[in-house]
Amino acid sequence: MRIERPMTPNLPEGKWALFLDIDGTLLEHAAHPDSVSVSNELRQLMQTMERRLDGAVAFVTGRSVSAVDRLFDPLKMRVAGLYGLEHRLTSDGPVEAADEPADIAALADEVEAELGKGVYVERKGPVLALHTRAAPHLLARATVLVEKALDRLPRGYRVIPGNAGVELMPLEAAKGAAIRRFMEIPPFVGRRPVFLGDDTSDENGFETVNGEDGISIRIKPRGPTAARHVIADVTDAIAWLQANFGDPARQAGRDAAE
Ligand SMILES: O=P(O)(O)OC[C@H]1O[C@H](O[C@H]2O[C@H](CO)[C@@H](O)[C@H](O)[C@H]2O)[C@H](O)[C@@H](O)[C@@H]1O
Repeated sequence: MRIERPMTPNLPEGKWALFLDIDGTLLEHAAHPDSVSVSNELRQLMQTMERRLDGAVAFVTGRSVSAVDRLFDPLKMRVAGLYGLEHRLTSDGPVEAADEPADIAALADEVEAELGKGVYVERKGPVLALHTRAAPHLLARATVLVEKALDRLPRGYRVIPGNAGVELMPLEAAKGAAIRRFMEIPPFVGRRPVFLGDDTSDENGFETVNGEDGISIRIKPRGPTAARHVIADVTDAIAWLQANFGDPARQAGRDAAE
C-alpha cells in the first residue's frame, strides 16, 4: 500500500525534546535480539544530541533498561524501558521498575515447551516477547498461545504484534505514558517532543506526541500510522538526527563532501 505522508522536515532552532525507539529505528533488525551492536558513531551521536538538547533525550523502548545499558555501554542515557514499566529519569539515577507477576514465568516455561527451540522466548520480567524470526510459520500459534493466557493473568494484560514476533505486556505498559512522564520533568518540561519509532507499539507514542503539538516520525511504515511524517529506513533516520541534532561542524563536512 502506498502511504502519502509529507517528507520529514528539517526542524527550526527551538526547544525540542527527543524520544527514540531503538530496534528498527536506530539499529537495523537482526536475527536475534542479542545479535545487534551499537557503533561508536551512534554512541557519539547520542552524546552530542544529549549535549545540544541540554539532556532532553530519552530512549523509549521495549527493551529493559539493563539491556539498553549493555548495548550502549559505557554510555548511560535516560530510558523508559519495557514500554514504560521501567524508567531512569536521569542518566545516573536509579531505575524504577515494575514487579514481575509470578504467572508470567510459568507461562514462559509453558510457551517455550510448546513452541520448541525455533522460537526465542525473551523473558523481560513482567513482559514476554516471543520471537519467531527463525520460524515464521509459528507466529500464528505463538499469538494464539499468549492470547489464550490473557484470562489467567493476575492483572490486565494485552498482546501487541512485534517485529517478527509478538509481545505480552501489562495494560499500563505504553510508550505514550512513558513520554508524558518525561515531559513533566526537567529538562523535558516546556519543550516540544519529537518521537521516532517503527513499530505497532510506537503508535501510542505518536498519538501522545501529536497531542502535544510535537513531531511524530515513523520509520519504514508498513500500513496505517498515526505518525505525521515518515522516514524510509534506519540509515535515513540516523542521517536526519545527525542533520537536526548532531554536531554542526561534522554535518558541514558531510554536506561539503556530497
Ligand atoms: O521498542 P524497541 O526499541 O523497538 O524494541 C522492540 C523489541 O526489540 C527487540 O526485538 C526486535 O529486535 C531484535 C533485534 O533486531 C529482533 O531480533 C526481533 O525479531 C525484534 O522483534 C527486543 O528483543 C525486544 O525486547 C523489544 O521489545
